[in-house]
Amino acid sequence: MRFTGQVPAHDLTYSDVFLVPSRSGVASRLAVDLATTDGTGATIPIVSANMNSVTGPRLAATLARRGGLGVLPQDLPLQELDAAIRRVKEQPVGWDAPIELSADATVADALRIVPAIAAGVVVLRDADGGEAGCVPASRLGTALPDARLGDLVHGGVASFDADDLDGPRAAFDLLVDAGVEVALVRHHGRLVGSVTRRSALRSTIYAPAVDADGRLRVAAAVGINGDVAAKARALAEAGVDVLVVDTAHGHQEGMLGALRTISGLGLGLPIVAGNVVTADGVRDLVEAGASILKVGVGPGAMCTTRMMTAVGRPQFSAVLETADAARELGAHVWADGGVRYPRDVALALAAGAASVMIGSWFAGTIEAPGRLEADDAGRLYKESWGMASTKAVQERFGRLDPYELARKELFAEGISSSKIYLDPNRPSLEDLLDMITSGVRSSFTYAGAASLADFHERAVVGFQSAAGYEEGKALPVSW
Ligand SMILES: NC(=O)C1=CN([C@@H]2O[C@H](COP(=O)(O)OP(=O)(O)OC[C@H]3O[C@@H](n4cnc5c(N)ncnc54)[C@H](OP(=O)(O)O)[C@@H]3O)[C@@H](O)[C@H]2O)C=CC1
Ligand SMILES: Nc1nc2c(ncn2[C@@H]2O[C@H](COP(=O)(O)O)[C@@H](O)[C@H]2O)c(=O)[nH]1
Ligand SMILES: [K+]
Repeated sequence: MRFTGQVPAHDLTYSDVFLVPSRSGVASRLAVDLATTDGTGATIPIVSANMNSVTGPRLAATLARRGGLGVLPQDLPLQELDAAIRRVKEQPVGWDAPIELSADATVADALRIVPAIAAGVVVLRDADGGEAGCVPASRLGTALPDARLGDLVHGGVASFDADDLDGPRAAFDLLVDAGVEVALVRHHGRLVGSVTRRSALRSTIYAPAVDADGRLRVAAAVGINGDVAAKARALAEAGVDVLVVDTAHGHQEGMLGALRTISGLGLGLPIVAGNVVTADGVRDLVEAGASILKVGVGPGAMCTTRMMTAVGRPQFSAVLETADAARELGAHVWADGGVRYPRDVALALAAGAASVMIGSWFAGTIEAPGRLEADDAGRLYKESWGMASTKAVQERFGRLDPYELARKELFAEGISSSKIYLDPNRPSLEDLLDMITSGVRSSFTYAGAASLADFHERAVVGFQSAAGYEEGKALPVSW
């Protein structure tokens, strides 16, 4: 990457900068390879944050199916983490995982999990776990809230045999020939997934992030306190693909000790550590065993650290400096926090990030762990909260005696409750991924880059005023 114009003396964030187009030989945006270079096996440079309101097994599996990596949060009890990792590993790779609910559940129950605007079907189960029919998600929008799902089953949903589907293009064509949007996929009669025209199309563009056994990849986080060796070993045994050692102030002795312990186990997994924002932090954490640094102090949407402590660093400069330092050591950087538009992802990558971590934006999706709520105007949202908020501290340390809990609560540095609205046009994680990756593919071609390594090399970055940033926004109504 190179700057154009006079480099300001102060640090910069994403809104302060823009990408300058340059001569390109990349003929198509679909010719761009978005695979990350960080050794995690992800085929798009997108990671979901280890936040309880963001990454659970459903979101992690959906993200990995499209090539990204979900990081399960360290706050889950070890047993739940183990189950979540195994759950991701069991998910279909080539097909969608349909929502499964009891036939006795009501429409209102279903609408807390899947909105009527979603594509796809809800598969119903009887009391013995047998299939009891299907209900298209769209049907939920026209039924009474207390209607029993089992009473909404009319006719069948199309069903294909996996052996007859010669790849996603063939699945797309079969759906068109059958005149349907969605079908179940069976193998030897057993339900193995579902497919929509949209998901078949996506499968022709994205490549899943899979492990050596062809199962979806997943990462999990550990903190720096407690028996980190036992926890890291347990996660590795459950099949985790990447370990993330995470604490607010990553450049501290406690982190270095935890990293030495974990890297000394020789688990053979990439180790991510953070958060840091300086070259010195990078060097110390790499020396202690990290191969990827998680970068960002204070940019997160749920984060109050900058206002509480004045500590942090504008994120574009933090990524730029740490990525340069990491490159010299053969390490990599994940840009963590503050991403609100596809442009922010492109700029983080231009600054040298190998991947970009997204939290709150993904909390407002169908696949995020929370239940769907509707506000007074009927707009759908999910609740989100910071991992250093009073709410998160109470959940994490609730088992401590009241005195210890009260001591921990003194140091809240996050928002305890916020509403993240679902975008009615992009309610699912995959819709957001389409938006982000299409924006970033286009950024690459404007820079004449066909791969992430090319983009790191070729990106040209300029500086803009607040008026320059404002000019770039679309205008939904006339002025
Ligand atoms: N990226 C960011 O800007 C931030 C992210 N977070 C996220 O919140 C979650 C909770 O992290 P965390 O608060 O570190 O909790 P952890 O449970 O990971 O504990 C952090 C440990 O570090 C000690 N510590 C020393 N100095 C600090 C400091 N300035 N801030 C925090 N801990 C410190 C704490 O001791 P003691 O409690 O006695 O001080 C404690 O032992 C993580 O997921 C983290 O990534 C939190 C804040 C900022
Ligand atoms: N200072 C705090 N930072 C937090 C908290 N919870 C999460 N985070 C950080 O934010 C990113 C995600 O950023 P987003 O803008 O995409 O939401 C996450 O990975 C953490 O590093 C918090 O309570 N306080
Ligand atoms: K913030």
